[in-house]
Amino acid sequence: MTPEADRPRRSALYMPATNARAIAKARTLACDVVILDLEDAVAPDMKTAARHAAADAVRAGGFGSRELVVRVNAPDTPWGADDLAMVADARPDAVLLPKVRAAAELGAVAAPVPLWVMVETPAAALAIAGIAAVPGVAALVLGLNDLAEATGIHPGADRLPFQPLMLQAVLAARAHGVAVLDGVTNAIDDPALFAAEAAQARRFGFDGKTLIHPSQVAPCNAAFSPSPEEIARAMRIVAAFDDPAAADRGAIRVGGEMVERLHLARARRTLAQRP
Ligand SMILES: CC(C)(COP(=O)(O)OP(=O)(O)OC[C@H]1O[C@@H](n2cnc3c(N)ncnc32)[C@H](O)[C@@H]1OP(=O)(O)O)[C@@H](O)C(=O)NCCC(=O)NCCSC(=O)C[C@H](O)C(=O)O
Ligand SMILES: [Mg+2]
Repeated sequence: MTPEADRPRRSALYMPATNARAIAKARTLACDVVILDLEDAVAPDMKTAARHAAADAVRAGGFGSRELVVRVNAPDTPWGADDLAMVADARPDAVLLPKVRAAAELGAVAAPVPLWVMVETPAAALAIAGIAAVPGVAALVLGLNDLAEATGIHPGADRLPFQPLMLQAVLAARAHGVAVLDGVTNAIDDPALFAAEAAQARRFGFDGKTLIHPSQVAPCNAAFSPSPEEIARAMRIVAAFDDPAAADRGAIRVGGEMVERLHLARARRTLAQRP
């Protein structure tokens, strides 16, 4: 069985828990993670219905190997406590907490499932390493819509103003052994922008990206899977170190580049991630 930390999390698709058709469709989509949203995708009048629908969906199952996550409302909202009680009862694979501001808030969240944390407030962005270090935290998820709103940032196509945070998020996640997912691309009908953002996130080292529409799943999985060239290079590295002549060598030449045993470990991971 794949260890928890090594689960593929290339594509994490949000949907409002009130949208039964979307939940039914999610059971057939190739996304690695399904996120049932009780928070910003659900209108205040629908919060209770959404909570019941999410509980029913978790209990009904049928999501196969997809990881099932519920995004609750923040604990300081009128719905947060009931949402967390539902999670404690229904037991999705993880709970995603929005609007977190500090690591200290997480200690008060008594969730019997792994905690995923939205990084979407300026305070959380500044406290990201401490948040990643909290026991029970299993993933960081960027919420760049909220962060843009809270800061006045205009991200632009290259997301330049967010790039320092993207790096900090990956460093914090790697330092503490948690997963890290990029934010969403709102422009559903702009596949070129989506591809550019997904490629950028992979280049920064993210495990995957959060999504809002089924049309984003396939390009996202492709962006976060090793390319044919990466697979071919990884095979060359593994073959070179398998050669008995390399048995007592730490560094060798492969295809015109210096390769060390640390590259061998990465090559093996690349081959393990082959689609
Ligand atoms: C964005 C949408 C409102 C667009 O809806 P619509 O135009 O109705 O979609 P389509 O007609 O293209 O849908 C075609 C079929 O696909 C299904 N569908 C649509 N979206 C999803 C989905 N997210 N998951 C699963 N299935 C989906 C439709 O049901 C149609 O199916 P069928 O009828 O059987 O053919 C809509 O896509 C949507 O609601 N998206 C998710 C919105 C959401 O969850 N937002 C919250 C998370 S984003 C966020 O908050 C980020 C963060 O916090 C931050 O701060 O940045
Ligand atoms: Mg948000």
